[in-house]
Amino acid sequence: MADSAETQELVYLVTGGCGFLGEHVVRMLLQREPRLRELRIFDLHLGPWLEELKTGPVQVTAIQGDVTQAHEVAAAVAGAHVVIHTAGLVDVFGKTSPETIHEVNVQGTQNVIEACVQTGTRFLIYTSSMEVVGPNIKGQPFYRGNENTPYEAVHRHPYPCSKALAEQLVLEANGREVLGGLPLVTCALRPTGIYGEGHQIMRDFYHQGLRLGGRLFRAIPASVEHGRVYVGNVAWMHVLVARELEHRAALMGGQVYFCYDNSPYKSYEDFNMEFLGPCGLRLVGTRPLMPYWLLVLLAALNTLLQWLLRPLMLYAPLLNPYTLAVANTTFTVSTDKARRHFGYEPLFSWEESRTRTIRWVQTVEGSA
Ligand SMILES: NC(=O)C1=CN([C@@H]2O[C@H](COP(=O)(O)OP(=O)(O)OC[C@H]3O[C@@H](n4cnc5c(N)ncnc54)[C@H](O)[C@@H]3O)[C@@H](O)[C@H]2O)C=CC1
Ligand SMILES: CC(C)[C@@H](O)CC[C@@H](C)[C@H]1CC[C@H]2[C@@H]3[C@H](O)CC4=CC(=O)CC[C@]4(C)[C@H]3CC[C@]12C
Repeated sequence: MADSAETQELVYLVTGGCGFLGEHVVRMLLQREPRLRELRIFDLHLGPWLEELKTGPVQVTAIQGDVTQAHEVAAAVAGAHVVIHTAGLVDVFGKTSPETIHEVNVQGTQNVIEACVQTGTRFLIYTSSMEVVGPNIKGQPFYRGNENTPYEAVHRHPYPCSKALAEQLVLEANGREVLGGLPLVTCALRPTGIYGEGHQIMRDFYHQGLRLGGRLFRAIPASVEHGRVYVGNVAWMHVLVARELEHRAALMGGQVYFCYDNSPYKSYEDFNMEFLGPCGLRLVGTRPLMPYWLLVLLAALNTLLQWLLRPLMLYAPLLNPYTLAVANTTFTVSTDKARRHFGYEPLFSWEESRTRTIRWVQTVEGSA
């Protein structure tokens, strides 16, 4: 919990505070933001774990709400000094409609911006995504690029389109006058593939491996690099930006920052095996066991099955045309913009990040 030595005067709001990243942001704020007086957690689905947070010196206010409802957002934002907006539909598996993804990720973000303007909140940090940049629809690699690397960020899938639109809204809102006459200061953080305690997709891979007798079968060449970043370091970057945004508004306002740490550059599957291997799984094959055209066919078949089964059930496997394309396209970042602009250094080393994630996988139901 925060050290009470400093004046506890600030009110923070975290939207999506019960999600995978959001929970880590909430816990990081309570541990490392000594100026917190109140921490508001706004989410469609509140977690039971919130109760344990209400025993500390910081007032923790759980707010069940929907970012698509402007009045609910405005009520939650009113009086907050800082808003960290992580809420969103992270759906690349066809679980929800494109319209719903847009409504939550774009309109929801617009509602957060307008709430800041109308109620006088001056600092807004938006959790964007690497997907705002790529991989693009042409499957062009982005090899250890940075925030200034030229790249044709063209998308067709609803999720990256929604993240790109929302990020643009946030950056364009920088400098708008809020209630009280002062300017709104915004910035956007772009995590690459986040991993760590609570990562649902890692859990899905683990269960898939258990169902296949402790084996996973390589589908992606080991040479395809996919950027990954530990959730604790992403949370730390959010806390640091929220702390520095006021004093460095001229430098940081309207800026985007990739979230990065010292996690190694590997393929998505090989990276996952850093955690699943020590938990008893084995990745079969030094090369993809199927030709790419067969994977494309199977991914298309999954899309057809999803459509046929929709009246009966939700069929949303990991393999679909979009996930295959993303996994099969190199996208890694190499940047120090966050360090240069607000002194970011990863809080957790690769070794610590790996150990924490392995320990978490070992607690996942069904683990040996
Ligand atoms: N997981 C990843 O690898 C990456 C995630 N991101 C971004 O990070 C943010 C958080 O992602 P995750 O924690 O992975 O997802 P998550 O699905 O675990 O968390 C999202 C949270 O938002 C809440 N939410 C969804 N719709 C809502 C609504 N209408 N109103 C209020 N709350 C709502 C959900 O209940 C959930 O608690 C998202 O904006 C996502 O785009 C960015 C890059 C990578
Ligand atoms: C079935 C195999 C082809 C398997 O390798 C598929 C893996 C696939 C589920 C993941 C590969 C890349 C992931 C995405 C990437 O890390 C970027 C993301 C950023 C976000 O903002 C949200 C999550 C995601 C889209 C992430 C989702 C899972 C993958 C597609």
